[in-house]
Amino acid sequence: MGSYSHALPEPTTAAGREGLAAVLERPAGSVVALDFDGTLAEIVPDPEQARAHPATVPALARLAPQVRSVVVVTGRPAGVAVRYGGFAGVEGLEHLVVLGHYGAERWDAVSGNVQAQPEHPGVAAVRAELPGLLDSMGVWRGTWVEEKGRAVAVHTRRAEDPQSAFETLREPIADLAARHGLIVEPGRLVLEVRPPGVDKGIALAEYVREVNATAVVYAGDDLGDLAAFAAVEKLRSDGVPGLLLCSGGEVPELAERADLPLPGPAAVVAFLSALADRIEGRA
Ligand SMILES: O=P(O)(O)OC[C@H]1O[C@H](O[C@H]2O[C@H](CO)[C@@H](O)[C@H](O)[C@H]2O)[C@H](O)[C@@H](O)[C@@H]1O
Repeated sequence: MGSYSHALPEPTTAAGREGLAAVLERPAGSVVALDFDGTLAEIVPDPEQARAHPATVPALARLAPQVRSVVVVTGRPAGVAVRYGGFAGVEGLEHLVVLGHYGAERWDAVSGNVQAQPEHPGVAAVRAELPGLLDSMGVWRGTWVEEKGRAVAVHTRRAEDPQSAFETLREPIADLAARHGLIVEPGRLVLEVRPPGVDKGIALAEYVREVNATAVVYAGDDLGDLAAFAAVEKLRSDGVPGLLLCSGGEVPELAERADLPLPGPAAVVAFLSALADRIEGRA
């Protein structure tokens, strides 16, 4: 897998080129931060079947020892991302960190443990009320509730008309969330009800500060990644160079703000592999 080199694509923006140059100049100070679904794993109709692209672990295992840190920043529970990613017990990934539930959970490969914020009592109340709400809206068929522990997510990808089911549910689910002190995190044909107070931007900015990074790469594909993009833009304005990658084009707001739009997880993973090659001095 690591025996041939890939071309490293050039960012389309000046800020992105500066970010990439800073990573190549000082990899040991750089953080590579990656979303999971849609970025490392192809989007599939059944969320329980999502798995990291097969070239992900080999690419990360070559890249991680050369940079300050590789961190996965995801809306998934941290343990689920570790499992679906195949990230545990991998040589080269001994220092991997996964920030799950938009930063409310943290798994690290050193301890193998998940640290988590206390659970919000509103989640249990929403869980109890959701079936009645979905019944009353007449959108049960093909709609699926993902049980996430400290959050619940309503998926419409498998509904007869996924976009219309998403739009129909958006406001009622927002009202339900608000009644219980929760927020709605909208994503790619998913409405997630979760506690407020964290997002990928807060999680990423704290992590970059914690490891004192000199440059950062962030790759995402969904609305929840906009906060992380904003965090990288803020870091750039504070003098920390950054590179923003967008995976796929389903979320135009994100693609428009990216320094390097990539067609999907296979291209993201090829980028990571090419980055490892360049740092190793092979391309
Ligand atoms: O932050 P992420 O790692 O991108 O996680 C965001 C949500 O991703 C998952 O849903 C998405 O992927 C599914 C599998 O490909 C797809 O079926 C669904 O339509 C997408 O929205 C996951 O199920 C959610 O829990 C995450 O919050």
